Amino acid sequence: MPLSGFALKKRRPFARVIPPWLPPFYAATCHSSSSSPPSFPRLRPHPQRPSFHPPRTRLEKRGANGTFFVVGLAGFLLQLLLYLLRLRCSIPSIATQIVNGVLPMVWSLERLLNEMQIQLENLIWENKELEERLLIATDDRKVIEMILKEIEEEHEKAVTRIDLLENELQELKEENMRSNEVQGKTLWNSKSHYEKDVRSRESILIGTDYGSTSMHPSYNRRGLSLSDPEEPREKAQPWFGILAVVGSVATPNSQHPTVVRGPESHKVTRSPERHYNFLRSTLPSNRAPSSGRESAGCLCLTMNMMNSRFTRFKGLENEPTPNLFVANCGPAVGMSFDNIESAFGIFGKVVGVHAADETGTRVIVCFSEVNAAQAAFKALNGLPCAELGGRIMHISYSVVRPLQKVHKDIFFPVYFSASDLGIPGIYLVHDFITVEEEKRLLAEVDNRQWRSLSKRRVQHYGYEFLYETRNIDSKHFLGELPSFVSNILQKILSFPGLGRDQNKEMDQLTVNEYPCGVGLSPHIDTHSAFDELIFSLSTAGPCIMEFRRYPEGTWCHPTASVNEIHEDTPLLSSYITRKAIFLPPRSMLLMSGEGRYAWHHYIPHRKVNNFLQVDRVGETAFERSSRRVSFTFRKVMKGSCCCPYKQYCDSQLECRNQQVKQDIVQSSLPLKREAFCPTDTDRI
Ligand SMILES: O=C(O)CCC(=O)C(=O)O
Ligand SMILES: [Fe+2]
Repeated sequence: MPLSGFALKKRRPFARVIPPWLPPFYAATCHSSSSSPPSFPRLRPHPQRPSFHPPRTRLEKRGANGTFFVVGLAGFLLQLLLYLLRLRCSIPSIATQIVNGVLPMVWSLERLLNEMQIQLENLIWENKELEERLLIATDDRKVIEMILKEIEEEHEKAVTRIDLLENELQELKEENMRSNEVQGKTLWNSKSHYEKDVRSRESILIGTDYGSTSMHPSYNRRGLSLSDPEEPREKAQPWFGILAVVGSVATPNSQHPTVVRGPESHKVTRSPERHYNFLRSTLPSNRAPSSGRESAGCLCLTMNMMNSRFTRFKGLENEPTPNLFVANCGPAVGMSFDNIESAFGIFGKVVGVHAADETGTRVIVCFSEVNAAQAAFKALNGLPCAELGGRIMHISYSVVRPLQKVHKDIFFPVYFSASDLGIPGIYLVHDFITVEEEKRLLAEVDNRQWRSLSKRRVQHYGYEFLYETRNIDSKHFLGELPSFVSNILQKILSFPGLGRDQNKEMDQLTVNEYPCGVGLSPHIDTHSAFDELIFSLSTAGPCIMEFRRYPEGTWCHPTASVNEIHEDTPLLSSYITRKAIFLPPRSMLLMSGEGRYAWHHYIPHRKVNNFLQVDRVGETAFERSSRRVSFTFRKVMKGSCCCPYKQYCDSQLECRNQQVKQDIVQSSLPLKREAFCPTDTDRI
């Protein structure tokens, strides 16, 4: 029974029995102090009983003093006796009172006490139970916390591993590209002419290995070109080169690729007319080699082994195709492409003759019709060919190779100045800081905690850069940029070439430390992460930064990680414009506008060569630095990007994808990838 529900019975006050011998004041006090009338009447002498004090004489008084005393005493004793008798008579009534009033109260009190005891015990149990549960919950919490911590650690590890694997993948891709380039370089038949020409124009050969150990950039007033001085000059055959030369003017009837000087002493390589025509018929018209495309700078030479697109059937299958793989035939065995074309032209229209490989003894003959190829196959395979001096050729049908993820461009310029580089929005200021300032900066960052990535170390200020998303955590502000970069921020405010309305207040800094030979994967800094201006200060060592621009409509972002470069098909790769700039220590690079939004930037990895400790640029030898430390200043974007380069813009891609999805939902049509992203075939 709840305590509150327990009604206490009103207790009758104990009746007080006041003995008559007590002094009157006491009796009065007893009565007056009692608020309620006594339950038992006060014991008094009976009114009918005679008095104990009869009248006495003087004699009696005098002579009977002793008697009086005895009588008095007897009286007193008598009264006492009477009182006791009365008292005895009233004991049962007191007992009755106790039985009637006090005992029930005592019992109910006892009951109440019992109940309270039970409740208290219950409460104690409940409390104990709760305490136990609390203990269990606390333990559980600890375990969960530990599991969470472990999961977090696992997650961190996984993220780092992904980072590492991505880097490794990128490196493998680059390694693959490099080996393809090295393979491709041996096919560069005009090399000796090229180098002679370069030297005769007082070009400078520098010893920086770039991309591969044998790739050397050369510099001729306008910029650096990558070439391979180690390649044996006599090895290459003049009949072999098939070059897509941007900026060249093809000369009809020229049998061999030659190097001539173009306007402003630029290197121009000519290819035979037939190859030029072939390329023109193969490439989209807007990408066919044209003249004077880069008249005001170092020419961008693109080597394109079109023949490598063909291969012969392997295995038993040999379905007729319009293309024939012809062995024991070619310039190395005394047959010009013209002769070959005429000999095969008997069977139908020949649209191209190409070297099948670098031997000079195998060619690909392309007919416009399969029938013609079949006729030639039947007439010439394993039989002497009268038109070719009775030579016996071995022929099989050729197929177009499946597109490989290779990269065959080996020549592109490396510039010293942004104006020569000619990419809109890219600026370079040499000696942006002094040697002392550089030392101070390096000392400051070396005093601070580095975070290790797979190949390089980084520090972040202002906001953390998240490599998984290639974005920053804009809600996690790390604090103002450190005071040791204050003077740089100040100088940025007056960086040349910037409009007044451009926000130059940088609030994010990434410090990258690249050990010798380590580079950076091609990327565009995420549009939605940072504002337009990106400044990168080089310290401690130089680097060559490459820029790549994909032709309009050839690049799309199939995933959310929009700014990572993807594998290029060989053909697409040959349409990419590639340029590079030399960034010396203490120089400040600004990427803005088109250069920031639409060009991928990239620091190629270089093989570390223990013997070569210097990079020479002409007369100047640059000691190879053990590291390069870059300070990249950016402004975190509030809102989304609305640049005009939608193709590369994650903000706008998302909107576009949303829109497409909405349209699809509305029209209940199945999702088509082509709806918003061209396929590989569309790109080419
Ligand atoms: O190291 C550099 O100069 C460039 C760094 C960079 O591009 C980046 O952090 O996004
Ligand atoms: Fe970047």
